[in-house]
Parts: sequence; structure tokens; C-alpha cells
Amino acid sequence: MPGKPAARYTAFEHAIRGEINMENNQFCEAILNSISEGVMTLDRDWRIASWNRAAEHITGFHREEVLGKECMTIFRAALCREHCPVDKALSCGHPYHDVEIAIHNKRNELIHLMVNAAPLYDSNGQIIGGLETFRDVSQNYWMREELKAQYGYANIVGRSEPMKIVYDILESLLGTDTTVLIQGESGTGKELIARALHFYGPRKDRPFVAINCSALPEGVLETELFGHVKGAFTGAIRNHAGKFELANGGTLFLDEIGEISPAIQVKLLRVLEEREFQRIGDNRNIKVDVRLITATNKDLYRKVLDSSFRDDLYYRLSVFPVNLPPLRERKEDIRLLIGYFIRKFNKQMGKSIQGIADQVLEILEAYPWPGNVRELANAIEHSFVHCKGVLIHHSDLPQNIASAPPVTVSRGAQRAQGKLDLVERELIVKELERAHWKKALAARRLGMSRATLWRKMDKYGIAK
Ligand SMILES: Nc1ncnc2c1ncn2[C@@H]1O[C@H](COP(=O)(O)OP(=O)(O)OP(=O)(O)O)[C@@H](O)[C@H]1O
Repeated sequence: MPGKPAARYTAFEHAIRGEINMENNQFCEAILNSISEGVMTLDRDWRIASWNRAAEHITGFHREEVLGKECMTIFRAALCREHCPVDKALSCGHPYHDVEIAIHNKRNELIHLMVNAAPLYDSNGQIIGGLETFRDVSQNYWMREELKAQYGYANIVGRSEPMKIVYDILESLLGTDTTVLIQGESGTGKELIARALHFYGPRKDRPFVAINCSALPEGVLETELFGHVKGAFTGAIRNHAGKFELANGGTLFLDEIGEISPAIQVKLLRVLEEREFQRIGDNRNIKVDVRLITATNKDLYRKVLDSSFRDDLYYRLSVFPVNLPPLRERKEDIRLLIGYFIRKFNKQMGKSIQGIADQVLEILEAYPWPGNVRELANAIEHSFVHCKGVLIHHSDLPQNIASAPPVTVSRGAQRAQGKLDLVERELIVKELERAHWKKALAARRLGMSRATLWRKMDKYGIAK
């Protein structure tokens, strides 16, 4: 075990060595018992030498029950044997910070602790034990779990081929800090994906801040994003932190990014390039560390082509594009989504609806869903309100859906499809050229898997 320069004895060292009795040392005891963190010291045999009041409160174990006992028998944590934080601190010779562990309290309930550990040295630099401080973070833990349950991958419903491509892309993005552009029609789940990327990413414990760029007039949006100082304009009666500041350390999700004005595009580009900005009315730079996820239901590249969106900003934002398929292109997911929403609304409304009549499923599968998953969720919610039995029937559906003619592909639609194919071919060729015919890179930029790119190149007869 590495030695350390001789140092004066700490109260803990004295306590561990039995040179002072912690109970009689009122000074030490008062400090230890006044703090809200649990504090425990261990001797070299991993026996508990001291245990403060917060430790009693957090674990439910009274000090008399634990003093002299091996800490493992008290904590009963899964990682006690192989990943003990004190052991790690002792082996590396310096403090070990912020390890989250799950232990059992006296009532045998699992609780989550954030632990710091440090070695304790005597005046000769020899390790004489360890110190562990801990606080109960169970509430944060369960909140995070709840958020995951609400937004996690488990709740992105869909098993169709187009969704499998989306999952492939998400998988490769997990744990990264990349700037992502999510493209898809309204209601396809862009915000759901953005939240999943955040809550499964390295910033999961930091804020996720979302703002819809099309919902606010330019001036208000600018203030909302960058904040302002008092007196910056009439009505600016106090300093105001913008979303960039609020999201510092976390993720900022900008929905409908295609709607931002040229002036805000310039400001955004600057934050992306220099990681700093100024509040409106101020000339001081504020540094921020924010992951940007943007979304659009417009064809942003087309906006670049018609010069309404800066190309330099587009390339910065679309480092990693994710394209969400409209619901009409993944009809096999409709049944799954209906089941998901029925379970969700049963829980929310305290009902016990079992499903939908077969005829209703046919109607829902034939409907074109211009509002995508959001429209489907609303339709099921509407049906819940009207449904008096255990099955949703035709009469329970919203009128516009119940009476919608099934979609058939008209000549006009076929012609439109032909035009769309041409546009898609042109886009693919452009990206392939931009990527110097590196297909993996081009596929990534296009937001599709390599297999899909191969298939499309084959379909459109594209070759180098
Ligand atoms: N694959 C999915 N699985 C489960 N729920 C989904 C899915 N996609 C979307 N939803 C639900 O549909 C609703 C709309 O999703 P979301 O707000 O993420 O869409 P959006 O594409 O961001 O819409 P907009 O462009 O209008 O902002 C939400 O309630 C969301 O939970």
C-alpha cells in the first residue's frame, strides 16, 4: 500500500487507534452529528470504528448495533466484495468520489447511496483505515427510473423494419455526446427520441431543457434562448437566464429548428462553434457546455438549397441525422401502439378496457394518420371517453377517423411518388459525393443504415 508523507493525526485517526474516545470528544461528536451526510470510519480489518447520527438515520442501524462489526455485514451491498469504494480508495491511495451503490437498510429495503471514500493515514504515512461518507439518493434514483420508464427505449413502441433502422441508429448514439438532428413529420416521436438520447446518454443526471422554436416570435425566442440583462429592452425589469444557461451541463432540445430566423441562426452557430454567447443587452461572454439536439418536421436540406437556412449551421446540426418514419409507412406498428395506449389510458383513467373490435383495427390500419402517433394516441383517448364496455367499437372513434375512406394509391399519388424518388436519388448521390463515396459515412449523414443505402443505390441504379 503506498505511503504518504507524515501528517498530524486527525480526530478519526485517534479514534481508530483508540487514543481518544470519540464519545467523549464532544467537539468531534458535535460536528459529526450535525451534518446530514452519513459518516463511517473503518479500521484495517474493515470493522466499523465510528458511525454518526446521519448514518443511523439513513440506514436505520443504531451505532451500538454496528460498532466493531464488519461493514459488509451491515451494508449488504452487491458490490461490497468486488467494488467496495473504500477498498478502491485504499488501493489507489487517494479519495474515491461519487460512487452510487445500493445497500439494504435495517428494514431490508433497498436504498441508493452516493458514496465518497478516502484512506486514513497515521503520522508515518501508513494506512490505518478508511473513511466513507454517504447520502441517500434513493429519491433521485427512483425519479430517474420513472423518467426512464416514461421516456426510455422501452416506451418507444414499434417493431417494424423502419423502426429497427431507427433503433440501430440510436444504439450507435447511446453514450455519445453527439449533436443530433431528428427529422420526421409532426407527431412521429421526435421529442420522445430526444429525451431517450438524453436519459440514456452521459448527461442523464443533468437538465434536459426543451423549447419549440416555432411557438414564439423572433424577439421572444431570442430572449428565451440567450436570456437578457436588466434594462436590455423596455420591460426587461430583471436579469433573465436563457435556456442555454439552464441547460448547462445537460441537453438543449430545439424543436422546429427550421423556423428560426437568420439572426438567431447566426447566434446559434456561434454557440456551437465557440461554446459561448452573450445575454441580450450584455457584452460579457457566458461559457456553456450544452449538448444540442434539434428536430424539424420540414426538409431542412431543402431549406439550405433555397437559402432560407444557413448551410454551415445545417452541417453543424446534422452531424448525426435520425429520420423518423411516418406512421403510414409502418402500419404493422399500429396494433402494437394501440395496445400500448390502451394500457396507458387504463392506468391513467382507472378503466379496464381489453382491446378494440376487429373491424376497428381494420379502420385504424387503413387510416393515413397525417398526425402520426400523436393522432393515434388522441384517437384512443377519445375512444376511451366514449367506450362503455370492454372493447372499443366503431361508434367510439373520432368522427373524422370513423368516416375516413380507406387510402388507395391514386395515379396522382403514384406520380408524386415518382417525383419523390427522383429527389431522394439526387440527395443520395449528393451525400455520397460529399462523403467521397464512403458509404458508411453517407448512410450516417442520410440517417439510414448501410443496408438501406445499398438497397436504395440498387433501386435507383446509383454507382460511383
Ligand atoms: N414510437 C412511439 N412510441 C410510443 N409513443 C410515441 C411514439 N412516437 C410518438 N409517441 C407519442 O406521441 C406523442 C407525440 O410525440 P412527440 O411529441 O415526441 O412527437 P414530435 O415528432 O416531437 O411532434 P412535433 O413535431 O409536433 O413536436 C407523444 O405523446 C409521444 O409519447
